[in-house]
Amino acid sequence: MNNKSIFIKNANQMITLKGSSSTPLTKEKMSELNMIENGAVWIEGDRIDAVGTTEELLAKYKNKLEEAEVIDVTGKIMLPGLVDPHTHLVYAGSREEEFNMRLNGATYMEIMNNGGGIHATTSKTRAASEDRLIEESLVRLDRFLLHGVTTVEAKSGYGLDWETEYKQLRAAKKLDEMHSIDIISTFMGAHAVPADFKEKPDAFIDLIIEEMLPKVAAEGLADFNDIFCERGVFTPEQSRKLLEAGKSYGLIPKIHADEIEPYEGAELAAEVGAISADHLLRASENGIKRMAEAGVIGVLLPGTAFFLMAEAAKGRKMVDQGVAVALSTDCNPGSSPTCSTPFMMNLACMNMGMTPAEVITATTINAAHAINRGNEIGSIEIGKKADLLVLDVPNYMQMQYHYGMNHTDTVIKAGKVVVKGGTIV
Ligand SMILES: N=CN[C@@H](CCC(=O)O)C(=O)O
Ligand SMILES: [Zn+2]
Repeated sequence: MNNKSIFIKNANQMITLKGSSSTPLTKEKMSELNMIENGAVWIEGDRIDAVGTTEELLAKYKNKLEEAEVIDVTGKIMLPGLVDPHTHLVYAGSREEEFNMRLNGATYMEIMNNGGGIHATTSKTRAASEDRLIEESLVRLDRFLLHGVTTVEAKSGYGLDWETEYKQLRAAKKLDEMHSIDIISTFMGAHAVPADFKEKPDAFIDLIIEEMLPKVAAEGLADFNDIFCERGVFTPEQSRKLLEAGKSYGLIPKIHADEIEPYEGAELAAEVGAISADHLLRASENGIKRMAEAGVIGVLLPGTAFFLMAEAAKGRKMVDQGVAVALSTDCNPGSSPTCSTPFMMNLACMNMGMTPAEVITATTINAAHAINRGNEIGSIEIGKKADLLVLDVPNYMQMQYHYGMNHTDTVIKAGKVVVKGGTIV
């Protein structure tokens, strides 16, 4: 806990996203940033104590100013710390040779079906010690932090056996304690069919349901239960069975849906009441409609489409049809080896037709809702966790206009300055 109060003043634009804590933003509401010019925030401990113009807060706290740490952000903008709601943070090794193979014409699924892809990272993750996994993941967490990210979701799924899934989930818990970024865990035992179950994927689903889910729930290792629902991986029937079983253990469904082919993943997400359906590059019209009706958040991963050289998800259409859209890196060693959430915002503008205002909503409050944390983070409001990002641009549109650059100046995490002048302190 920080003893000294923090006063951040003179933000050219302070994007608060006020009033969005209870439900994610949809349609034109995704553009309502609730911005304050010459904005200021007062922080006590790990919480936001007051939000307003610099003049208002100077008047309110005039008797406390002398003891406070004052941060002047003149010429810069301030927004909530970014939230990344879909990552495969904890893994070992890298797969640059597969990138080279894809550049030479191989497809992502061909590589996976020949024992590479997720299987290659599974072998490396099984062989790595827990300490090694933590060491490699800490590097990625630092990179996220330097890009202004203050919360990440992290999936297991490179074990495909209990021993390794457990190792990944334990590592995620330790990383949450060791690093300033908050980590929210998802169990993804059904990320691929392991080699020894190739001929009997149903038996693998049963193994997860009977032996893994009870342990995940008993130890409180994850909030969410995810599956890769894709032709050649798990079917919609298998996905339904697993996600329904997870619900009986209190695990909220998430789903990797319609990434490579249309496979009714978006429809299934609506049916099982998933908090989010992710990827959605090939989601059907009906699937998008059903998601909007059921309030399933669409977590779009424009970096994955970019890196797989595939057509991006229809972000513009989803927003217009009432899906609450969030954005994420998908940080993983195969289809999206990046920790730059801001670059995802650039890509969403350029390849999905989303606007600079919408992509801010999609990486703050809607991303927070996609991990069930809308009441705690994702907007600058009194009582919320003091997770704040200061960017060295004079207005929020320049964040997208000067694309592919890291504009992070200062990051405050839970009331502590953790990045200053673009460097971790
Ligand atoms: N598509 C499935 N899973 C990951 C990729 C994992 C990997 O290739 O290692 C994704 O979300 O893109
Ligand atoms: Zn993923």
